[in-house]
Amino acid sequence: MCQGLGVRPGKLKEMRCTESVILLGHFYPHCPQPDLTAGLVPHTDHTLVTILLQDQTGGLQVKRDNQWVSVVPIDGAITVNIISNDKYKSVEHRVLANGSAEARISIPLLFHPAGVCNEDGDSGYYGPLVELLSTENPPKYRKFTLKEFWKQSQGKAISPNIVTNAFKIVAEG
Ligand SMILES: O=C(O)CCC(=O)C(=O)O
Ligand SMILES: [Fe+2]
Repeated sequence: MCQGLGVRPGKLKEMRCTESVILLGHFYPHCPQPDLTAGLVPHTDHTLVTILLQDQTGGLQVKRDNQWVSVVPIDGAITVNIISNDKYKSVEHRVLANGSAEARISIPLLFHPAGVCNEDGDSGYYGPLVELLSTENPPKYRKFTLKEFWKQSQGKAISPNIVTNAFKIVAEG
């Protein structure tokens, strides 16, 4: 990931960006009327990186050019979804209700920054990596602490860009 962003190897690890991990297990039972049923509604993950292990049933879709595109499961492959100051887009995705006879199982691993580390019980500031910024490429997000970050996600319905929008820098005028 560091290499892809063009930052020093180990940078994200030093920032403790992936120390906290949540493992989810999703179970999508057979649905007799998938066309009339919501599966997992459209959203973007507000993790730094999500690694998804899914079985062969299918149902995951990502939004590309305003169209839903199915992510065809490949045996042994993991699907990776990341956010990073818009250099890598956090893709909007959803899961269709499962019309196949077998249940579908997926296991996302959601990696977050960890550190509660200062005297106020909060982290230092996170925000666009300075290495990625220039006059042509100004920050798209303001800096925030982890406390602010988690506050944004609390009690909100699952939907696209809910957390990232809270920190977006909106151009004046
Ligand atoms: O079940 C899936 O394939 C995706 C799950 C997902 O998008 C999530 O847990 O955020
Ligand atoms: Fe997701």
